[in-house]
Amino acid sequence: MIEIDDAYGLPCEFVGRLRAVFGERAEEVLRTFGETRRPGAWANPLRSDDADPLVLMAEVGVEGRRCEWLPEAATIESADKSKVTESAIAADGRLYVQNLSSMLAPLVLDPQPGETVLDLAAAPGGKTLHLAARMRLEGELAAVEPVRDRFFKLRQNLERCGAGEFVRTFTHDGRDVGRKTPERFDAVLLDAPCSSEARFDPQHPGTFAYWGPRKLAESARKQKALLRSALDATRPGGRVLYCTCSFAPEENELVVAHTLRRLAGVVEIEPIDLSIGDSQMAGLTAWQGKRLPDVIAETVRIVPDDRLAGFYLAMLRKID
Ligand SMILES: C[S@@+](CC[C@H](N)C(=O)[O-])C[C@H]1O[C@@H](n2cnc3c(N)ncnc32)[C@H](O)[C@@H]1O
Repeated sequence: MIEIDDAYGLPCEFVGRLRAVFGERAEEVLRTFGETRRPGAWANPLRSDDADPLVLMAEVGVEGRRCEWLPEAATIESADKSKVTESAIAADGRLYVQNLSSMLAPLVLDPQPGETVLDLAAAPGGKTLHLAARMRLEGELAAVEPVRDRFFKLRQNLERCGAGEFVRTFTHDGRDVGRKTPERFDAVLLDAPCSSEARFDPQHPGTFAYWGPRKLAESARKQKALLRSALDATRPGGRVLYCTCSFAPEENELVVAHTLRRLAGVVEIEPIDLSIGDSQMAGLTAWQGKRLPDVIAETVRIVPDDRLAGFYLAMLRKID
């Protein structure tokens, strides 16, 4: 039986862990769980040449607020979300509704036209679409998703949004991909399956019903295997962007530190340069009395607020 914190409506143990992760910013972070976040949306250049989110939103009578670090994205009032999601501009793929934090991962990986790119945990495909658009449909983009119904959702989204022919999709377990296609890719995105702590909702206790140390350990095991596979699939000199929507160090910094230790001399961490002000925080270099390498501070935590969901990003480079 999970014990619930009276003030926040979240598991007491989770609240305690967030206080340890965020220190003096913890109460600010904890308050966001009870608040409605402004949905984000991205104007898809694969579906219209001069895609502008504010112009598209105006077509359905919604006023958006442009994102200052990604002009092709904007946020809206949450009360307006269904006006967008149930409109023709969403149905025909011109506007893709997605939290702004999710848009950071393709932005940081920055795949180029002509590159060979892999999205190792792809469904429902929001980030795959960004990768395809950044590549301007030139090069090779492969997307892997082992869960069948999620795989079909991925296919459907890619087709609806104009990347169906460009992206090659596979229903494989991502943990085998590195062994099957060693040193094949210039860039790999691993948006890893996780405990989804950033999506915990005090109004819907089902979102944390299965959370606990066992779930975190199980996730971390899978994430380490997936990250190893992602790196095996990357050519020397290539890069892997690892990210999760979890706050748990076990699924974030500890996964990266484990991989650095295992692949010492093969992999290094690269700094991530974001222009999002104090919405970001350095990766932790200690957790529960255990010291991690200083370089883990180059990885980034996104501090949740009224428009950004909690997120973690680490860029790994395979040494040439
Ligand atoms: C965080 S979600 C990905 C979201 C997606 N990148 C997007 O932006 O739309 C993680 C995905 O990993 C998939 N997954 C679970 N186990 C996996 C495995 N062994 N190999 C590859 N993907 C896996 C899940 O089914 C889920 O679709």
